[in-house]
Formats: sequence, C-alpha cells, structure tokens
Amino acid sequence: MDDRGSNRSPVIEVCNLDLKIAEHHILNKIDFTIQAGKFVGLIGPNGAGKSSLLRCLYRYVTPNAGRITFIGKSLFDYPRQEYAKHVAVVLQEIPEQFNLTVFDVVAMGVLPHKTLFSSVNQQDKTHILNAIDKVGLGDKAQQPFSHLSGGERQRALIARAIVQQPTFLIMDEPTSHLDVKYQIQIMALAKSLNITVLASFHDLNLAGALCDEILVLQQGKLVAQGVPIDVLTAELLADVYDVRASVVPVPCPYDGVVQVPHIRYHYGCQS
Ligand SMILES: Nc1ncnc2c1ncn2[C@@H]1O[C@H](COP(=O)(O)OP(=O)(O)OP(=O)(O)O)[C@@H](O)[C@H]1O
Repeated sequence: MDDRGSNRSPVIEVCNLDLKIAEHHILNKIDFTIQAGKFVGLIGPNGAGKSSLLRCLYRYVTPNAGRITFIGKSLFDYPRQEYAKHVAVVLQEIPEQFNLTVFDVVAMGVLPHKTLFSSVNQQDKTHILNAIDKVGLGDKAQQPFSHLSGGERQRALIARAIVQQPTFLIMDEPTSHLDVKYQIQIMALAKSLNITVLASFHDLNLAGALCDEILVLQQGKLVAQGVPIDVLTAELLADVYDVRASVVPVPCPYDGVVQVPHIRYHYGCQS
C-alpha cells in the first residue's frame, strides 16, 4: 500500500543546518523532515556533503548553526545511552573489531538496552543468532570478525543494527561493499524492519526502487526532495551529476503499484 502521502509524526526535523570546517562551508541551510517509518535516501555527487550531514545526525560532529530535533527534543539533549537505544549507525568505514567474533560484534547491539548489572541472556542470544542468520552469516557466527570480507563485515554490522532495535537507522553507503545479491537483500531487510531509515546511496536505481523519499545534496545544499519518481528526472541527473540519462517509470518491486524511476545512463555522453 502506498502511504507516501500520509501524515505521520516526525522522527527527525532538520532546520537551517550549517556546517563549516576550517572556513569551508560544507552544509548550507539544510531543512528537511523525516516522518516515522519512512525509508529516505540521501544522494548527491562525491563531496556533496552526504557523510557530513549523516555525521551531524549521529552526533559525530556538531553543526555550527541550525537545529536537529529527534522525536520532539534536540538531538544533542539525549543522554548517551538513551540516544544509543534509539539510533543505530552502519558506516562505510568498517572497523577491525580486533579479536571479536561475529557473534560478539552483533551482540554489541543489545548493550544500550542493558543496565550495568544485566548481561546478555538466552533470549538475547537467540535474537542475536537470528539476526546473524538473516544477513546470511549463520555459518560464520563464531569466526573472528577480522577474517570476514568487506561485504560480510558490512552484513554483520547490519545484523548488529537489527539487534539494537533502533527507532532510527542511519546508513552511510551501506551497499558499498556488497555484491548485487546482498545489495538487494540487505536493503530489503532494512526496509522490512519498518523503522525510520536515512541511508546514503550512489546507486540511484537502488535508491529509486527502495526509498519512500529522496533528498538530493549538491555542494552542501539540499537541491531537491520528494518521492523518487518526482526527484530522479533526466534534468536533475544532468544538473546535479552532469550525466545524460533517460528515466522510465516502472512498477515498484515491493507493491507493484507505485511507479519508481528506472535510469538508463547514456554512456559516453557526458559534457
Ligand atoms: N574533516 C574535514 N575537513 C575538511 N573538509 C572536510 C572534512 N570532512 C569533509 N570535508 C569536505 O566536505 C565536503 C563534503 O564531504 P562529504 O564526505 O560529506 O561528502 P560526500 O557527499 O559524503 O562524498 P562521497 O560521495 O565522496 O563520500 C568535501 O568537500 C570534503 O572534502
């Protein structure tokens, strides 16, 4: 069912956000709202500011101006553990997690839900193993995380996010190390969680097929936002990415009703 037009409560509200690093204006007066349960894609060329914006949202950097409201309260007012319960992050830089097994890494997802004196119980263990199975790593649960391939590590980190049961999932290029099967499978899995997701993408067809809404950054400015079929036009691809392409509407793979954009690039036609 297409509920893209429905009015849900906002999970994230970004207002007039500015980020400067050493006099370089990286984000410029960014405004947007993400409603609960939406799967939102963040796209834009290299250097547009996608990772910087996500870093503001997962509190790795503090913006110079503007406001980020998370479920009605300033994002920066949440105590650390409270924030960790609500927000999960999957990044493109994959840490080594020295000496830990895949199970150990995924189990970190339950920690924000534990008090100082409670430990991982049988129910948690079942939940952790289920998440490891879901991302196709069931046979590697006891292997060292450091022995996994890049794509397998990324899938383990997505399993960790599943275990964390966040309200809001932030993913920075979550498919960058994944082969095409896992690109589709992992993103479908993230979508099936029915939580609010903001994920950056370079694969615009994947973004167009998966996302309820798309935000487009160009040189630190938000230049377009809306449903994929409205945003991912040949004109936008020419203006923002400087590529020639044709865009054909096709039925959404998830509901077969909504039209999503299918992009065909015209190779060799760049200016
Ligand atoms: N710590 C930093 N110091 C100086 N400049 C930075 C810093 N971090 C990012 N930038 C600059 O900010 C701009 C946006 O970078 P960012 O990594 O957010 O872009 P992006 O859209 O995620 O790019 P990509 O698609 O290549 O990953 C770039 O020009 C980058 O060089």
